[in-house]
Formats: sequence, structure tokens, C-alpha cells
Amino acid sequence: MHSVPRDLESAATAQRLADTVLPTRHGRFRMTAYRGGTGTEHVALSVGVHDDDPPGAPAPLVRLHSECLTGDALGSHRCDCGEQLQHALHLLAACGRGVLVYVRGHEGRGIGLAEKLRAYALQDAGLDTVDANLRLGHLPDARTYDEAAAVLADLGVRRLRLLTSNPAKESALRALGVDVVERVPIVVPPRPENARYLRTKRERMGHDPGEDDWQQLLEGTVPRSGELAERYGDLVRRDGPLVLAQLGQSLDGFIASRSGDARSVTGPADREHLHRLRALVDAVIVGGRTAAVDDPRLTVRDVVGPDPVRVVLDPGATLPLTSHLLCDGVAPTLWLVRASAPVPADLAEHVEVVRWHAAGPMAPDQVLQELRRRGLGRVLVEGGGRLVSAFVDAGLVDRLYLTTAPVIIGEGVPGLRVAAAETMAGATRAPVRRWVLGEDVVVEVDLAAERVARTDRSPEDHGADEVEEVSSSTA
Ligand SMILES: Nc1nc2c(ncn2[C@@H]2O[C@H](COP(=O)(O)OP(=O)(O)OP(=O)(O)O)[C@@H](O)[C@H]2O)c(=O)[nH]1
Ligand SMILES: [Zn+2]
Repeated sequence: MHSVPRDLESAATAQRLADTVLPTRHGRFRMTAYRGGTGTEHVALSVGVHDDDPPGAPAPLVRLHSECLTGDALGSHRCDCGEQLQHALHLLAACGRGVLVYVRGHEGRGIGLAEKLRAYALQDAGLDTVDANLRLGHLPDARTYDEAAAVLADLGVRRLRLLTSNPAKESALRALGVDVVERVPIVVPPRPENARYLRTKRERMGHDPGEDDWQQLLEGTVPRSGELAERYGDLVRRDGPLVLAQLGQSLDGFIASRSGDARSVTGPADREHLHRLRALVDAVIVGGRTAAVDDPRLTVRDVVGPDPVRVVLDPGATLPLTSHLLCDGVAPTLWLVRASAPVPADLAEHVEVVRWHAAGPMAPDQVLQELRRRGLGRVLVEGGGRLVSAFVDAGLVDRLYLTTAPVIIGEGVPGLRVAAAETMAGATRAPVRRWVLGEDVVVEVDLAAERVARTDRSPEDHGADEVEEVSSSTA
């Protein structure tokens, strides 16, 4: 437990007034109403948080959302509040255990609605968001978080993963005795109207600068230092074809439970890492059965970045016609099917059916050749376990990102399972780098370097073997 001097802990209170359910476009939330000691009413939207949760329950993802009538209710593009609110609810629903405290009284960073609008008028005349507040006689940020902390305490939340790009929120909560085990940045795509506001938040209000680094990486330049530069810099520096693969698995090596449930095996920080990888490649490849079971979107949502082309290896064309990949139209989908597979004629415009005429199974090297012919040289093999293993066994993966989550499933859908080595001398031991992402550990395995080292040791050919059925990953 994080401990703070007692005198820092707050005497603020939050009285629970109502507990009900709110169905939303992101799913059903528990909605709890409170009255703070100052008389202000707050609400908490939560998923997977119950009054009888044991003390050792995993730390939920928590967003403290500051009321913003213009952004939240009216869809203003002057700030990023409305999009952050929706994105946060989406993330909470996706991760299955989280709370969003909608903090009233925080309007205009605590100066109130009309004063915020006066500040907007000053900004129209040239001031930035900080100077406008100062000109009106306010602090740049007048918010306090003691009532929000009291709401969390009432919900039994003392340890949490905080969804924010504002380090001041983290320190405020810590000072109130809350154990913030991790800060997860929240980023929504900038718009021309709010670019200056977002820049001021970074330059003058201490918000994470990391996303500037990310923007640079997306544009193909590597910042001189920083976590993102270190993690993704050499992917950006490399020209030419590149094959990445990723899997998120349990301590006992499964990517999903026996029933195929693959939700929240790894945490939000790993998911963000996966979205960054997607943004850095031309195409992601997924097996047909995984796509049918998980119904993934394969787009970039947790960070800003371009969506890759989505490639489904689905010899039998078993992907349901209602799946995201065939219906959502947000990014191109290449549907690789056997020449004889039945495919309806009236597919959505973003879907291109690629008929596989070659005899035999879809060999990984032929799939890559087909993609390279289309200019898709940088690819990420995303799953499931058998597809990733097939590409690894074929000696085609340059970098494998294997995330291990501290969860034990017992039995389920296997993760990485490659051809067996008879002795340890024959096992693959490649150069690695590792990062702790929340509660998970990512190991980046440099298989390309290992291949070079191995050919140096023995001239023997470990050529690309064909695989039986590359698309199947889940039972
Ligand atoms: N005074 C003032 N308040 C603003 C302005 N633009 C947005 N806000 C308010 O700022 C609050 C949101 O705070 P932000 O600084 O955008 O973000 P944050 O909550 O500190 O940080 P994140 O957790 O990363 O979103 C809302 O209450 C908005 O009403 C502005 O120009 N002036
Ligand atoms: Zn706002």
C-alpha cells in the first residue's frame, strides 16, 4: 500500500444517494449517485466493481472526468472532453473492471461555465488557455479531487490504474491516500480547432509530452530520447519489409480460456502497445477462426495513428458476414479465401476478396509475397496462436512481441507453440528486450538477429516449411 502522511488525507465526504444501472452505447454500467460535502452531486459509472469485492481484487481502471458541458453534451471541438469521455467509457467496458467518476463542479477546470466561456472569448483574442484564466483572476487549474476520492473510497476502490495524461491528477490522488499503481495515458485524435489547446496543456500544464514523440514516430522520425523512441525507434528507422508478430498469453501459455474467451488476458497498457504496433505497419494478419471467434476490429483506437489494412487468412470463408472486418468500413479488409470458397457477391466496398489459387494450404511466405505485391511490406501477425506459431516456425518473423499476463487459465487456447527442439542446444535463444506494461511483461524477441547468428553457426537450411492450416488458432 502507498502510504501518505495522515494530514494529507482529506476529510471530504461523499454520501451515496442512489445505485442503479445505465445502459449506454458502450454497454451496461452501474451508475451510483453521490452528494459531496460541499453539496455538489457527482456520479460514478462502473463495470465489474461490487460492494463485496475482496480487498485483493485487481486494481480497476479509473477515469476522473471533469464536467464539461460544451464538450460532453454539446460536442464542442474546442476541447477534447467529449471524445475523452466516450473513449474512457469504451475502455472501461472493454477491460471489464473500471470506474468513471463524473466530477461535477469541475466545469472550466473549476472556474465554472460562464467564466470558461469568458476565457474562450479571451482565447479568441489571442491568449492561451492558461493566460485567459489568469487574466480573469482565476488559477490556471482550480480543481480539487477530494470528493472524487471519497466517491472511490465509498465504492471500495483504494488501488487503481488512473486513466489520464495529466500527472497533476495522479499526484493529487496520491496526496489523498489513493494508491495509483499505474497511470494510463488517454489520447484522442487532435482536431484543428483544439490543436492549440492540446499543445498548451502539454507545454504549460505538464500533460504528457509522450504523444509529441509518438507523432514524430508516425511521421517517420525518431525522437532523440524517451520511452517511445526506445521502444519503437528501430522499427521506424528500418526500411523495407518487416514482419512483426504479437501474442498476449497467460503465465501458463494460453491466449484464451477453453471457451475461447480472450477478453482482458493482458491489460490496457499492452493493448495500447498493440495499437501502436498496428499504427506502425501497413497490414495486420489474422486467422479466419480467430476473427470469427473474437470479432476484432484491428484498427488503431487507443492511440492516434493510421489504421492498417486488415488481412484475414480464411481458406474456407468462414468469417461471419456480420463481423466488424466485413461490415465496419473503417479500413480496408483483404479476405484471403480458397478459390472454391463460397463468398457472397454484394460485400461492402472496403472488402476485397483475394482468391487463393495455389494448390495446398496458404503458406506464410506466399501470403507475405502476395501482400508485398500489393505494397504491404510491413506487417503484423496478430493471432491467434497457431497462425503466429506458423509464421515463427517458417522463419519469417523478424520481431516477436510476447506479452505475459499474471493470470493462470489452466487450459485453453494455446499461445506460442513452435516445432520442438530435442535438446536445449537446439532451442531458440534470441536477443530480447523487455518492458513492464502495467501488470504485464512484454518480451521483444529479435528473431531476425537469431536467424543471422544461427546461419553463421551452421550453414544448414532451416527453410520455411509449409503449414497445414494457417488460419486456425482457436479450438
Ligand atoms: N478554464 C478553461 N477550462 C477549460 C478550457 N478548455 C477545457 N476546459 C475544461 O477543462 C476540463 C478538462 O480538463 P483538461 O485540462 O482538458 O484535461 P485533464 O482532465 O486535466 O487531463 P486528462 O485527464 O488527461 O484529460 C473540463 O472541465 C473543461 O471544461 C479552457 O480553455 N479554459
Ligand atoms: Zn471540455
